[in-house]
This record gives sequence, structure tokens and C-alpha cells, in this order.
Amino acid sequence: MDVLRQLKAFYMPERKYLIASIFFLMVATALGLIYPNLLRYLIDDVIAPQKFELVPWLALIVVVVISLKALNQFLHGFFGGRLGNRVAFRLRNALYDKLQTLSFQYYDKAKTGDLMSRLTADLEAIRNFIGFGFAQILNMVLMIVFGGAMMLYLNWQLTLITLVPIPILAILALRFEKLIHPAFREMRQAMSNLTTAVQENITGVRTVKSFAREKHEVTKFSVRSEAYQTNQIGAAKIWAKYFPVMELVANFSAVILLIAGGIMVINGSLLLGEFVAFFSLIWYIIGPMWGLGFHINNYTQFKASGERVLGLLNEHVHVKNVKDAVELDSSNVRGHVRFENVTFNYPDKSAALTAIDIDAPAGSVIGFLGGTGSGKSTIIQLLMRAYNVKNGRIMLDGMDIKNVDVESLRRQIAPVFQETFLFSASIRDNIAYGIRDVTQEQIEHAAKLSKAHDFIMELPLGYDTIVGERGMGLSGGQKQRIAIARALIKNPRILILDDATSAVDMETEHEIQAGFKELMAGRTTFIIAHRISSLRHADEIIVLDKGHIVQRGKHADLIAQKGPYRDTYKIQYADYVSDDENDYAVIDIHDRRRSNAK
Ligand SMILES: Nc1ncnc2c1ncn2[C@@H]1O[C@H](COP(=O)(O)OP(=O)(O)OP(=O)(O)O)[C@@H](O)[C@H]1O
Repeated sequence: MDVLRQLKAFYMPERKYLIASIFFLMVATALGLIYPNLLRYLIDDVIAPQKFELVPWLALIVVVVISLKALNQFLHGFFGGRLGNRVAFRLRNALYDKLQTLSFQYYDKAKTGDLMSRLTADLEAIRNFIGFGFAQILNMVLMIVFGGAMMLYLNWQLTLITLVPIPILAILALRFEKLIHPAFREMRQAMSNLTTAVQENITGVRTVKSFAREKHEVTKFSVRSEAYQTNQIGAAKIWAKYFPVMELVANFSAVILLIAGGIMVINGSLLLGEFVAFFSLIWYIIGPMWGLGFHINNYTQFKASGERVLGLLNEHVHVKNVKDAVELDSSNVRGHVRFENVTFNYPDKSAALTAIDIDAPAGSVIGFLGGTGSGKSTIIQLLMRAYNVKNGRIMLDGMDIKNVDVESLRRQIAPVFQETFLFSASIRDNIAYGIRDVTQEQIEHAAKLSKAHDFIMELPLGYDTIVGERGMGLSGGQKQRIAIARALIKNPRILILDDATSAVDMETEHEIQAGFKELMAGRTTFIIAHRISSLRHADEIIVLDKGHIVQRGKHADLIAQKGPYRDTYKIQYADYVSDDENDYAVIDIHDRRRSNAK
């Protein structure tokens, strides 16, 4: 019931459909109760006294009742269907909305396949129950109440004797529910594991094939598939055990009625018509009881699915706006970023960053260098408020970013990551992703600056070329250039290049950087790179090691000092650097390398 209560917000706005569906079902059920009475009347008041002229009238009444019942059943189905679909629609949108608000921390652990199954299979179980299952259970109750009341009216003693097996049936039904619910919960989980396996396999198909691990994947899938099958069989076993027993117990009522009612008719304490009417009314009780297992089954499926959907809807959002968060106005943002003594660790991990101080005046370029896992990307993630800073603070134009509206903060920042995600849409739409109402000229301008225009024009459909979700048909460097164009078109105050040019060759990188120079003007830029060539023009280069800043300064200063920066420089330009330490400060290796290349 808790699931139903928690889902109230989704079905209550549709209560007119709910009420209509229940109302028509009640009318249909009530109309159904006229049959046994017509039968009783036919036998006791028409056939026994031989008033056969009433038969055509009775037949006519039956036709009218049947037609009315059919009409009401249709209306119940019509409104029930609407209700189910509208509730599913609301829930689907709410879930999708929630997926957008959940923070990076949630996605660090979330499984795509599991989320997909919540949005599809679980939602379908909810739709079915809210649309039909709920009304059917109510119908069952109504049939028992109406049928029972009529039976009591006809003969209360016989009613009480007949209904003796009902409490046994109720106990059985409760036990069945207790067993089947966990089975369904496990089944839903097994289904989600299965979907996850399929999703991961498709996403990682290149890795699977390159490592020739198809057999391993098939085995992995069969294990999960078998778990699902075992769950299904387990549920079927419970079902198979309880259903016949419940049916048997329900039929005992009919047997008791035949014996007790038969004796009463023979004794003359019950009219034959009443007995026949009783016999049809008993199915009003037994019928729903038979279906009890099915309804419980439906309800528990709904409950298991509802728990999973509500679990997602109630998921904690780690990064959200504080009360009275400041909405940034792009035209007023200058882009002065300061990290003040920032220390951060990911959940259940040791510190990824320790005591980080950075001052990036508006329009400056800050470069980050450091080994893998040294914390470069984490700095960027914190600036975008992907995670909340616990110690220290990050300031934008003198304002702590935790007091800034998250969306408006992210609107000021355009990131380009090492791994480019392209949507299955045209190149034009992929570039224009960051902003609305963008012209073709603006798109082309951004593409020219990111050196993407030429290769796009070589594609048969140019900017209209549809790229697959993994950027099918494009090289890593081409995808990166599209991602750079996507960031540039956003015209951000703060530009983030997280290993953004790692997939392009040095010459293209140099060309893109020439474009960047124009673009970086007036924007604060953070560049993470493994190549010294990408960082050398930065106003400040910060060298990180295990979350600590170990060196900082301009390129010329850093190569003049002993330390990791110079070591990296030495490795990357081994062919051009002489062993004389004093050379580092005076020789601009990059320029010499370029002139050598000519
Ligand atoms: N989402 C995450 N959840 C938990 N730990 C993380 C997460 N992202 C990074 N880390 C950990 O934080 C540390 C810093 O990682 P970070 O990604 O910032 O390094 P990096 O310098 O950008 O590395 P690379 O150059 O390989 O991208 C590492 O120890 C890493 O394992």
C-alpha cells in the first residue's frame, strides 16, 4: 500500500479517469447481479405458475441488461486505459527529469541497463496495474460484497454455510503473496542485470571483438540469463503450488452449496428458483477468489516495480541549489576563478586533491600537467560543481560557487573532454548542442576555428551528416574537433580543455591552438594536457602529483628549474634537448622543432 500511497502524486491528477473507470465497472458488476434474479423469477414466478407469456419480456430484459453491461465494461476499459497511459506518461517524464537532476556522484555507480529497465519494464508493470489491475481488484471486492449481500438476502443460513472455505482461501492468498513478492523482486533485479549485460556488450562491442572475447561475453550473458530463468521457474513453482489449492478450496463452496442447498430444496425450505439463483451468485464469490492469485501476482509485480521506480525518484541529489542561489547573468560574469585551500575526496576514497590554491584572473590561461590520477580532472569537475567541495572554497568573481545556481554556473563554462560524446544526430545539431537559435554561419565559424570545417565539407551530406551515438565513421581527432566547435559556439566565459587535443596530431593541435588564441581572448581557460606543447603559452602552469601542487609558474620558469615539469619536457623533446642544463631556459625547443620540420 505504501507504493500506492507514494505514487499518489501521479494518479491523483488523473482521478477523473480513475473515478470514471471505477464507476462504470461498478455499474457493470451491479448489472451482472440482475441475471441470477431473472433466473429466480423465471423458475419460481414464470415456469412454476406456467405464465409463459412473460418469457419474451424476460428475454428482452436480458438483452437490454447484456447491452448495458457491455457498454459499461467498454467505458471502464476506455477510462482505465487512459488512466494507465497518462500515469505512465507522467511517471516516465518524472523519471527522465530525475535522471537529469541526479548528480555525477550517482552516475559514478549507476548502471545504464538497470536504469533502462526501470524506465521500460518496471513502468509497464505500473501502467498495467494502475490502468486495470487496480480496478480489477476493486471489482473483485465489489463482486464479493454485492454477491454476498444478495445471497444473505435470499437465505442467510445457506450463505454462511457456503462461505465456510473463504477464510482458508484468504489465509492461502496471504501466504502466496508473502512468497511471490520477494520472488518478483528478485526477478526484476535479474531482468535489470540482463539488460545491463546487453547494454554493456553493445556499448563495448569494439573492445569485445578486438579482444576476441565473444565467447566470454556469451558465457557471462548465459549466467545472467540462467539466473533470470531460475527466478522465473521459482515464481512459477510457487504459482503452481498455490493456484490449484486455491481453486480447490474455492470450489468447496460450490460443493457445500450443492449439498446444503439441495437438502433445503428437498425439505421445501428453499425454492428451486432461489437455489438456482444462489448457484449463479456463488460464482460471484468463487470467481474473484479464483482470480485472487492472479490479482495478487499483478499487484506484487506492480509493488516490486513501484519500489524500483520510487527508489530512483527518491534518489538523493547531491549537488543542488542552496536557498536563494544566485543566478548568474552571462553578460556580467568576468570569469575570475579562485580555488582557496580546496581539499576533496571522492566518497569512500582518500583525498584526490589536497590544499589546492589557484588564482585564475579573468581571461588568463591556466595549464595543468601531472601523471594519471594526479587530480587534474577533479579540479575541473569541482569547478563545474559536479561534486560539492567539503574543505576550502571555489570562488567565481568573488562569489562562492556553492551559492550560485548550478545551471547558470554551468552555462558559463564550456568543457571539451578527452572522450567525445556525439549524439545520434546531424553534425550541425551536435555542434549546436550547447545553445539555442544558432545560425549556420555561427556553426561554420566555430567549425573553422576548431579545424573541423574542411573535413565536414568533404562528407557527402556535409553538416547534415548523421553521426552514430559513438560517432560512427569519424576518427577520434575528427570527433574531438566537433566537440571543440561545440564548446566554442557556446561562447563561454570559462573554457575547459581536458586533454581536448589528445586525439589530433601535433600539427592540427598547433592549428587548433592558433584558433584557440583568438577564442581564449577574454575567457578564462583551463587546459589539461599531457603534451608540453599544449601548455607552454599558459599564464600559469600547475604541476600536480597525487593531488598536491608540486610546481607552478610559466613555461620558461619551469624548464629552468629541476622538477617533474622539466623531466616531462626532457622526455617529450628528447631529440632536441641537449644535456646541458642551462640550455633549457634559453632554447625554445618547440620553435626549433618546427623550423626543423620545414
Ligand atoms: N568518479 C570518481 N569516483 C571515485 N574516484 C575517482 C573518480 N574520478 C577520479 N577518481 C580518483 O581521483 C583521483 C584523481 O583522478 P583524476 O581523474 O582527477 O586524475 P587525472 O589527473 O585527471 O588523471 P588522468 O590524466 O588519467 O585523466 C584518482 O585517484 C582517481 O582514481
